[in-house]
Amino acid sequence: MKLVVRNDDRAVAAMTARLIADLVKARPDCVLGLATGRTMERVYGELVGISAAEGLDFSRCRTFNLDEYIGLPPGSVHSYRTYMNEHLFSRIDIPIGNTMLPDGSAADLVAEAARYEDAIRRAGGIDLQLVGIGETGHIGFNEPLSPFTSRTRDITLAPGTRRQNAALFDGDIDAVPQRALTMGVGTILEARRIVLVATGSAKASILAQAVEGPVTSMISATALHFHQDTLAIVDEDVARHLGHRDYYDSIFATDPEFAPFRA
Ligand SMILES: N[C@@H]1[C@@H](O)[C@H](O)[C@@H](COP(=O)(O)O)O[C@@H]1O
Repeated sequence: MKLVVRNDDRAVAAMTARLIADLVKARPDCVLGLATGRTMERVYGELVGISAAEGLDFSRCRTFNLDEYIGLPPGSVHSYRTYMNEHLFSRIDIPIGNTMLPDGSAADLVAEAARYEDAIRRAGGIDLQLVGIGETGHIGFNEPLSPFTSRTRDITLAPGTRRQNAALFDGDIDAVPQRALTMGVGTILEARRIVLVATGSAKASILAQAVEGPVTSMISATALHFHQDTLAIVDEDVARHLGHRDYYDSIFATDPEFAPFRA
């Protein structure tokens, strides 16, 4: 893992969006793994801005989202499909048929999970997977106890996750579904590159455990230590409990990959 600390959530979003934009320019047929949540809203806002300013061509790009709630009515404003359409897909020139999310309304969730895994495989795998981190340490919706070898499957959400995500359901925790379909930890680890984005003081403790604590399936994000190419981009607020800050600053100051961001 590499970790860089930027000043604030805006700088984190700008750097993340720039990495995605550069990938799309270099490989217009790339496969992107996408995530949802408030952190990603800023990332997609920046990406939409770059796309408009630089004329990014997403027409051959394909995307796979990490997860989707189970049991929401089709077209629900709370679904991750609606979130993605609103924040990104309707604002760039990607054909909607190239954008994939697991179908949380499928009658047969086991078959749907297998179909999703197969679609990722047939696309040639994911080039860059964005992940956020939940307050339970989840990536995707891989709650504590998720095996590191897990694949796309249905899962029960932790009460803390439902509380955290209630803000997106007008504050009504009872409206947050109990279950979701999510890529597994093992699915995520097969992406060629993973970019973890975390901001805000509320996640400072879980980020420190995820990055510097022992590897454990009680905190799914610690599985990222088994991946060859994970970059964590975080802001000052979320970085406050990290113990090796001077080293992370050295990474940013010296790694050639970050030269364009040092100017
Ligand atoms: N399933 C998503 C996660 O993939 C995301 O990382 C998390 C963080 O959300 P936020 O950015 O709103 O803190 O939200 C949801 O739980």
